[in-house]
Amino acid sequence: MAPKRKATSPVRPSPSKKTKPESNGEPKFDHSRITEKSGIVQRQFYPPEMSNERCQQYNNNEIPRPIEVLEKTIKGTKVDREKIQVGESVVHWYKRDLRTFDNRGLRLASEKAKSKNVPLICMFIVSPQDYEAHFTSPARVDFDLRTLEVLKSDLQEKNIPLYVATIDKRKDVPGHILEVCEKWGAKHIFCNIEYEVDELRRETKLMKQCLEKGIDFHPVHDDVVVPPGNLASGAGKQYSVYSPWLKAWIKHLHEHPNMLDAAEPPHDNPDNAKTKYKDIFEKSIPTAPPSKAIKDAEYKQRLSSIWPAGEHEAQTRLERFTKEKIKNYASSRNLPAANSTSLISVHLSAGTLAARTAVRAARDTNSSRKLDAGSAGHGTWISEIAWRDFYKHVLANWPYICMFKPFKYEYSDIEWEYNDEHFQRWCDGKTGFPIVDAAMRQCLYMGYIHNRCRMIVASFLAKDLLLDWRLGEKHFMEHLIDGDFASNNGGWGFSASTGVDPQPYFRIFNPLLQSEKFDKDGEYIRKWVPELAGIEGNAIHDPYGRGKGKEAEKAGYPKPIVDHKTARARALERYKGGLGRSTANVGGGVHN
Ligand SMILES: Cc1cc2nc3c(=O)[nH]c(=O)nc-3n(C[C@H](O)[C@H](O)[C@H](O)COP(=O)(O)OP(=O)(O)OC[C@H]3O[C@@H](n4cnc5c(N)ncnc54)[C@H](O)[C@@H]3O)c2cc1C
Repeated sequence: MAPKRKATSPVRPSPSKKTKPESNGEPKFDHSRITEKSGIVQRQFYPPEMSNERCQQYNNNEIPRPIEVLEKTIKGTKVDREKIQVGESVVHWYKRDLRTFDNRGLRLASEKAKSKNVPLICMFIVSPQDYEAHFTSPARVDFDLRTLEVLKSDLQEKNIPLYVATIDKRKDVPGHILEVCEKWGAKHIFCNIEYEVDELRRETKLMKQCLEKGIDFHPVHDDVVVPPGNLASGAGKQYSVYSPWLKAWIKHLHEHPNMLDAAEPPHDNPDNAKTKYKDIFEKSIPTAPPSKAIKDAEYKQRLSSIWPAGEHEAQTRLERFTKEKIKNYASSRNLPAANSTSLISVHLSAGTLAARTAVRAARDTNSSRKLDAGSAGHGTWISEIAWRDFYKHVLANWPYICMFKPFKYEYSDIEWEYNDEHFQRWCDGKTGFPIVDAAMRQCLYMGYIHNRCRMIVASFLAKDLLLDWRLGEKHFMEHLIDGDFASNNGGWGFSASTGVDPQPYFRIFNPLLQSEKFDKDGEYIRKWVPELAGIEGNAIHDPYGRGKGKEAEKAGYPKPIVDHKTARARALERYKGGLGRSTANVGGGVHN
């Protein structure tokens, strides 16, 4: 077992205060050593973990948020950009919006091209370093590349070429975009906005670089149903609590029903596009970069069959769900064995489906046009899609969550365990807690975990094992096919009590009670933990306690790695202690 590394006071000092002692005379602990060593902060791409003081500056509006900088640049350059005449072609840069239907940026690009009867060219950049910096899972890269095949063929039917290039260094991506657009004589580039910090900053820079070259770079809101910044609390600030935010979200959509209207697919290109861009049409979709390639052929095959790619599959899943399952969603969504959820998260995450399309489909199959009326199933499902929007709004307003800091940054002071063996056992699904192990094995097998079980395993990691929740957040991104920074960070923050609108820290899931309540008959456990398949009755939830352990031991199932009661007491003490040490205010934003 690796030696434990304990963070005694993990606030990273700002450079000027590096050696300033704490009041008890001990030097401040350099937290960045641990976050770097455990791979939480990747120094290849990022500076050390941000200080609490700097987070506070964001909250005091002393540093502009990247979304504000981008929006200011969009506004400030509008007049000059509007003067730019359409060139020989118009470009849509695909990112996490891999579809032709209901895609705002794509439709605007298509209309611009149609206005002067010039061709639309679509583009996607495979950026291995972006995948590495964002911990994108090989499963997801594989899904995106399979989707690009579908997209290429759909666009081809409309005579629209899809240019796909692998650019090894992320810093070279903007330069490459400029280079090819100049080659194609394009004066307009459209794209949909991503709300992560790296992307917002890149787009701001690119907008200025484009303008210097006489090109109008045009990012638009599309990924969320309601763009961030549209919903302010009574105090005029971003909500940090979901329920009042949801009310405001629903009200906004009722007042602006056109926000749910679909964007039409792109127009067909003129006939000559086929010959003019023959080289692009003939180029094949690249393979995954070596750092993200799936080496296990069986796993790759399995992912293709569980998660068929592309927007047609997304539409089929959505239709099937809204026809057959949504009615019972409210009562069954928490039961992992019930197969009662939509399984569309990968499509929303990769953009093969717009969140808007999903909400519209639910509204149009409900007995009421109101998003919070009609069947409970419809309303509940819409409110789950809304969680996705909520977390993106949070990301835009509190950008430091993207910089390895918890929303409640004062929780950086919790003294986590860094126990490598425990972390590995959690990753492998060998903790001796059947419901936890079932979920972690589901993750490894299919790149997906049911939502209830995501909460159970996240709580288990942060509270029972008292491991730094960011290790779990990273593991999820590296393995989930639906990995999405905002939702993943939000889910982890909720479970570890360090995030926006979280579980209070003293609410600690008891894995046994969760198991009994949500997997009553042990069906989910038996499916994913075959060693326990033969265990009958409610011993399935606790084979070494109730089941006396003989059978489990014979089958090679491990004993529990911690005692829940003891672990709970330790977690309570450490959370309290962490908060006691903190000098920052509790909460980063407005708590409504
Ligand atoms: C620790 C943790 C990590 C998570 N990581 C991710 C992630 O990386 N990517 C991701 O898409 N979701 C994440 N979620 C949210 C949720 O677990 C998944 O979206 C859901 O399980 C996907 O299954 P589904 O498509 O069948 O969902 P359904 O129950 O059918 O819900 C429909 C859609 O609503 C959205 N949604 C549902 N629940 C949530 C939620 N709690 N937060 C945000 N959006 C939600 C998703 O887009 C989902 O596809 C995480 C949750 C937790 C607790």
